[in-house]
Amino acid sequence: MSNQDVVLPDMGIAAAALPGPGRALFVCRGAAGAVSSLRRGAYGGLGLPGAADGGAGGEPFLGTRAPAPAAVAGRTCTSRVVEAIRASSPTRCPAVDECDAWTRKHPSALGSFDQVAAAAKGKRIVMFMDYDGTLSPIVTDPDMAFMTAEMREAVRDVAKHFPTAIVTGRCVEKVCSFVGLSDLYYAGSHGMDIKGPSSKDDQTVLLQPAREFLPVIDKAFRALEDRTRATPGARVEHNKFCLSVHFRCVAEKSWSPLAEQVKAVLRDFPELKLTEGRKVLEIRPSIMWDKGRAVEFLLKSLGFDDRSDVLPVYIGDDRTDEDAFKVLKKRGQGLGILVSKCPKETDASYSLQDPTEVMEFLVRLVEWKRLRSPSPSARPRAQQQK
Ligand SMILES: O=P(O)(O)OC[C@H]1O[C@H](O[C@H]2O[C@H](CO)[C@@H](O)[C@H](O)[C@H]2O)[C@H](O)[C@@H](O)[C@@H]1O
Repeated sequence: MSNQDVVLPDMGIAAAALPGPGRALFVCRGAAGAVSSLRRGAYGGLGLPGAADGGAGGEPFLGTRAPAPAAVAGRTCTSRVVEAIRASSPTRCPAVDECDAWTRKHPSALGSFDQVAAAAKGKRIVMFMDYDGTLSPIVTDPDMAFMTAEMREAVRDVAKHFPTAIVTGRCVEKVCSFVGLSDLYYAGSHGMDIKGPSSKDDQTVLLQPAREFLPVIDKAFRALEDRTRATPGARVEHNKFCLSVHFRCVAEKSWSPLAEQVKAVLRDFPELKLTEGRKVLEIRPSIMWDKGRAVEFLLKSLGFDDRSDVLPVYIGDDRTDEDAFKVLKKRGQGLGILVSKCPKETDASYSLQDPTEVMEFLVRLVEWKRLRSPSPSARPRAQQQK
């Protein structure tokens, strides 16, 4: 992997090359500077901070249960939030012809593997993968969202061949314990905690653009716990720089009151904003940073920015992954793959149905890579001498 030192002065961050292929170490030395730059929009300038649905969210998902934009416009913000949560985990798919039309627009990355391979030919693939719903199936208890041993093997193999990052809403420590692979990059808390491989037990911190928000996040966590305690099934998860309020085990009739409670707490924290995910509300710092920014940051730190021979591949299932799909689309470089059984509005170009298909795709990608670059000992002698 090619590698180069990068300095991002706007972010108050210096980077120095680590020994080993493709490892760039970013040392956090000015989170406050980084945050003010992000507020000014110095690092790209997408969207405005502070909006209740800033960053991910906002776009209705397709399907029979998703509301039409016009219908949404007149409703209260709470209804919109609840509709978005519901639509992000549709229970029924639309009619077959609607599904077919969607699949033609977002073909299966497995069924169209030859196309994927053609796009990757002569290029350096960089892999980005979301965790929940992508590498692990969605389950009711967030602490039990384990990935299978086979998936772990597939991810391990992928990381042997391509620079690989897990980009997740979870905190890095939690996702590391689930994935159990140290030789990867991890962008936790929706990209607000980026860590790289390390020879020691701990991953190396590369970037934490929201460090100054830690006390306020802790305070909001306590307030949300207090406020939602009385709602059966509600659960607040602390993801270090972000919080998740889980709706999955809450009776649907209580979703609106619960969303109201969350919004009421957030009124005391104007420096935080809300986004929606799969039966979850995410609370995060109002800075212009998301999974898309994390992908850009990692590509840059790995020395892959402004290079036409690089193919970033991002696989994700949730609304927050749309920020990353958008970045790839805007760059005109890379493949976004949405994991979904049902049609959803997306900026991804391909689709996969579920984590099992994700695993098949990863295995296939590694096989393809192995066939294209056999080990020196497997090559014919004449070729070895070249
Ligand atoms: O970015 P991700 O890796 O997809 O993380 C997003 C959220 O994922 C988790 O919640 C989701 O998965 C849970 C376990 O399967 C499920 O119970 C929940 O309903 C889903 O929303 C995680 O618990 C959240 O903290 C993450 O923000």
